[in-house]
Amino acid sequence: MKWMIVKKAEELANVSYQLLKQEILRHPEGLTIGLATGSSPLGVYEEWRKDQLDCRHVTTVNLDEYVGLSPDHPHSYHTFMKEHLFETVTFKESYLPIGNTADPVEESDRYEHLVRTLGIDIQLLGIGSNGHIAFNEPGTPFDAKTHVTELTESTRLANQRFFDRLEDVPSEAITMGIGTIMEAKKILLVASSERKAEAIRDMMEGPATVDCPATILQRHADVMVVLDEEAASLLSEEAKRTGRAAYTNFMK
Ligand SMILES: N[C@@H]1[C@@H](O)[C@H](O)[C@@H](COP(=O)(O)O)O[C@@H]1O
Repeated sequence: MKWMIVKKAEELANVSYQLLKQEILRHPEGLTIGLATGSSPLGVYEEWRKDQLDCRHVTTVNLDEYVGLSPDHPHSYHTFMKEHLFETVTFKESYLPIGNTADPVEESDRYEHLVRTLGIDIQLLGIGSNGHIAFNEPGTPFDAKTHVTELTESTRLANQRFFDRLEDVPSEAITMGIGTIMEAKKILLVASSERKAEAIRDMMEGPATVDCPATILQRHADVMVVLDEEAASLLSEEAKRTGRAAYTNFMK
């Protein structure tokens, strides 16, 4: 696992977008990028919208979608992606799981097959404060494929800010599994704020355990973590020095 520590939100967004852009430019023949929702990638998407990079050779696949919400529902991840990226940047094709399907299990299998067929070149990830990645909550087996998952109370509470009321936050989601995510050739995880500090410490310095799903990333060969100082605040002093130096080197 490699990591960089930045001071400000703009730096986090800029360096993360630059890493994605490098990948896009490195694959003029076409590539597949895995995308994430939540507040963590918002700055990255803002940079992407401003850059006006030609992305017509880029296919995107998102990590997850709420069960029961139609693609045009105002709080669906389809709508989130449209508003923050797809309306401005033109991609070859973009996919998310369909949330309002009659058979979410069948939809999970279909999506798993789609993702495996495309193959993800680089996956953008956020992290939940309980260490979840996509919607793989603590306890999810490390080899899980795309599946229907019940959301924990803490995740529903954390995501309430995107909805009007807690009752409106769906209780289930279709999510790429940890095993699906681990198939990505590269992973870029972004985290900011004190809210993420414990999960980040566990992910980087704790043992690999299903109690903190992100710890599986220790076993992936090509992971870059971009953190702000608050998210990095519980790391060892040595890890902090290494992360700050890595950012300084990247900017040279
Ligand atoms: N399914 C998403 C995750 O993909 C995201 O990483 C997490 C953290 O969200 P935020 O970035 O808003 O803190 O929230 C949701 O649960």
